[in-house]
Amino acid sequence: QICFKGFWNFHKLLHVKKEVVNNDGYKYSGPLRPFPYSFKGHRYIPDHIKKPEYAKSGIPKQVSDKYVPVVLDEELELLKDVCKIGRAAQDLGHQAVAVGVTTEEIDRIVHEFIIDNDAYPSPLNFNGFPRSCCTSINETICHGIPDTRPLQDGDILNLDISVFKNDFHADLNETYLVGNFSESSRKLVEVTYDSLMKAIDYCKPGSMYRECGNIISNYTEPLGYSVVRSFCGHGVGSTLHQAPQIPHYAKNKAVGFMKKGHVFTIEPMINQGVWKDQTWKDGWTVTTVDGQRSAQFEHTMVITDDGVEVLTARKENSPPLEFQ
Ligand SMILES: COc1cccc(Cn2ccc3cc(C(=O)NO)cnc32)c1
Ligand SMILES: [Co+2]
Ligand SMILES: [Co+2]
Repeated sequence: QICFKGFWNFHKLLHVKKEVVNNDGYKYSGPLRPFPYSFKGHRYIPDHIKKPEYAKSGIPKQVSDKYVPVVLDEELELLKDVCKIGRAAQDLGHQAVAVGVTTEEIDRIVHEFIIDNDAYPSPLNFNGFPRSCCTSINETICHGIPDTRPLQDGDILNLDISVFKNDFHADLNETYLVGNFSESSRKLVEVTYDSLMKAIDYCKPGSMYRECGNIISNYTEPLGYSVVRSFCGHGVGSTLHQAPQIPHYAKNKAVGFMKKGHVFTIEPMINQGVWKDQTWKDGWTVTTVDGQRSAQFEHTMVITDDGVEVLTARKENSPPLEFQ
């Protein structure tokens, strides 16, 4: 999910300036702060559950960053099953969202549902990530760690869930509006959702991966928003991240064309303010640099004979999205 970092890192190096830091030695961009965890270590995974290669080591297997695997018809049924579990976990997590509920509680609910379905919560120990889902609040762009902070009136919360079963990963996320929320937050979430839908509408055999970024940017930027550049959509299969890389910004350098059997996510992160991001000292939590809010939606999808099938699509009984 991490995009090309080259030029911008170099650019940033040239403009290092003295930052005013807070008492923990970090310059938070907005009001959000880390909260404690109520337990050490990782949540329990029963022995019978088939784990991904990184479950113990934290190190994902290295796969080609160029070759895009093609899922076979018989594999597609297995992939659909794991995406169904992912969607159900997402909806269960959404039902738990309310003022006063902690993100750690949502992580527990999601974790237990996934293991009860004999699956593995992909984020757990993926590159060492400490929890079973990502909960990203307000100015957090992605990779927020569930903790003991109770959700507050007016928060926006992105819940990012990935599930591993039958040797396949599923990956999806949604942004929820908590309690009484502002029109500016509602509009951010709505525009982010619509940008993903417009990109998905473009997907079919022969479509160019690099066009997704133009579609997302050309829709969101005229509305006053910006597109995060450091994290991309990505291929999904026996690894959580594989080719192709799918940037969400315009004029990107993504290569390749969509073909039947390609499985990938598109997951635009859209900011109210500037596109740049910074990472907390926990090494995971990514926030906007100006403290303004960010929203995201993600689906896992497969290219079909003549279009695209959204494998993590919402169901009839999915809880309604608050912006609608
Ligand atoms: C190596 O560098 C990093 C940096 C941050 C995070 C992680 C590990 N990680 C944990 C959860 C997670 C989810 C996604 C994802 O695709 N969401 O849509 C990506 N990375 C994830 C690794
Ligand atoms: Co995800
Ligand atoms: Co993803």
